[in-house]
Amino acid sequence: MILGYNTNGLAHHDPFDAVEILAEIGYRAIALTIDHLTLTPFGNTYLATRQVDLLAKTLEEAKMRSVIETGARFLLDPRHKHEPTFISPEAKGRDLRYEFMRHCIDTAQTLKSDCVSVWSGRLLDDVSAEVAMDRLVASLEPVLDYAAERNVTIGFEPEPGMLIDTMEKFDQLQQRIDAPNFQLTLDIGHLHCQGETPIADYLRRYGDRVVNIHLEDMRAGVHEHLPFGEGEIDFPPIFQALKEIDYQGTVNVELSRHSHDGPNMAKNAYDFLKPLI
Ligand SMILES: O=C1C[C@@H](O)[C@H](O)[C@@H](O)C1=O
Repeated sequence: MILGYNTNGLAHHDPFDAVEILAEIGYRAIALTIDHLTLTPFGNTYLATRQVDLLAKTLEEAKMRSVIETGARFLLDPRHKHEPTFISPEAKGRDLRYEFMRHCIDTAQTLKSDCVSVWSGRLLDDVSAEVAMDRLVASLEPVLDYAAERNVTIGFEPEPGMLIDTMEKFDQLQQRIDAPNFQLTLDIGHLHCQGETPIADYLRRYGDRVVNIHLEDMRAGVHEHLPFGEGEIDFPPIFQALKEIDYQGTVNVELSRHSHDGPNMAKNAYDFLKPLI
């Protein structure tokens, strides 16, 4: 198991500085949240391509693994957090998410990332759960095809407040999707938030589908990513389960509300987790 850190907790840092800081601390992976500063899909194509190529080289030299994260808050719509999504009411919005996904998948291919992590999005219009699910499946299918052609795995993350918020809903979605590159991003805090406990049991049950883990502390019923020790999660049994299932992927700390103190937060998290791995 390899410890990493999500750049959404280093949102004011250049990605190359983030790699250097995380490597200095001891992290061996980075979860790259594609955003305005980091691997942007916008602007000068030559510079953007150059950034991806240089980052591939930098990661290789630093022997750091990576995953691509697609949950930037205001990248595609400056006024509405996380929009548009796979289940946006307007086809135009869903198409924009698809264009963005192609950029993320191309980036993951160049960086040889473990996966591209995605979520469903929030349902904004008054359609039935069935129609919403149809919309999600129809949006995911071309993404999975595009990724499969490039040997890229998609890690789907259930997230509180979104259409797919629990493992039960993930199971329903999974039944509708027939693609070997459709796998799972498990966020430990989200499980605790949703009352899906003991978390270790979920890890044992879904272990063979997990390609990416997000980690932070959290309180039941409150979707707020907290530094370790500020929430309610008991971490030793979780690491015990990860060892039991012989999890070989990355475990990426996600403190997206703590960029103002990013380097210290990353160091404190590492010091907390290192004895557990
Ligand atoms: O709480 C979260 C915010 C999202 O933007 C992010 O993509 C996701 O990983 C998460 O857990």
